[in-house]
Amino acid sequence: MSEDLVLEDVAVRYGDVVAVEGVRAVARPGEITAVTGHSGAGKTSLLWAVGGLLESGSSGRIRLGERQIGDEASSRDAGAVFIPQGSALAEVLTARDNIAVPLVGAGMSGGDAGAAADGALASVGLHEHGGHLAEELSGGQRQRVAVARGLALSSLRLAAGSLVLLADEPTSELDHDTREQVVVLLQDVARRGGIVLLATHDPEVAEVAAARWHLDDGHLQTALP
Ligand SMILES: Nc1ncnc2c1ncn2[C@@H]1O[C@H](COP(=O)(O)OP(=O)(O)OP(=O)(O)O)[C@@H](O)[C@H]1O
Repeated sequence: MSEDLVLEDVAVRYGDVVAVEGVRAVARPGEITAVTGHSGAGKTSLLWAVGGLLESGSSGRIRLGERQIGDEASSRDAGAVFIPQGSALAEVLTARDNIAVPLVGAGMSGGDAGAAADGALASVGLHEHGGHLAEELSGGQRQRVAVARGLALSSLRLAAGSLVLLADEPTSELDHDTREQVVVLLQDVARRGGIVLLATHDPEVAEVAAARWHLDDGHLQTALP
């Protein structure tokens, strides 16, 4: 697991709107790369481009080592995992099932998925909330479930040999202590060999990253401290 994620002249357009343009950048396994910039700068669009989830697609080249990625199948096969902005939980499933169901979809047995879901919930301090429906949780608790889901899927992808974790504002609704806890968990994912792209508005969170991609109106500004 030592391949770099390389972006070459990546652009994202929504009709006439140019969200991202001319991005050339490298993210390394073992490191968190913070993706920063003002609201609307293109952070989510860039993460979605790497994950291959844009309906409109992206242009340019995105590769993991020599492997071209950037459409849904190739990015998934390369180990792309999302922690989406806004959590994106299934409201009528329990917290545990919001994690276990995608794990089963990724090939785990039901029993293993349930155990992994419980472990992931415990890691974000929600061990007592596994049986709660998503709709019964607070905003911060929902965000922690989404983080736990991303962490559980990340472990699966790391075991399979390749992970690109795309974490979009995963701490925006958390208090200081919980935010630190989540940052430590993301650092652990990186330490285990994953590539972690972490979009954030929070300077303290960005501070922990080994590298920074700072976007200004869709353009990458380099050489930020
Ligand atoms: N589906 C869409 N259709 C049209 N324009 C879009 C769409 N999604 C995003 N945009 C535009 O693309 C630009 C970049 O948006 P994006 O969500 O990537 O920014 P961001 O940096 O993640 O913002 P935020 O920090 O507010 O989440 C913005 O001008 C936005 O209005």
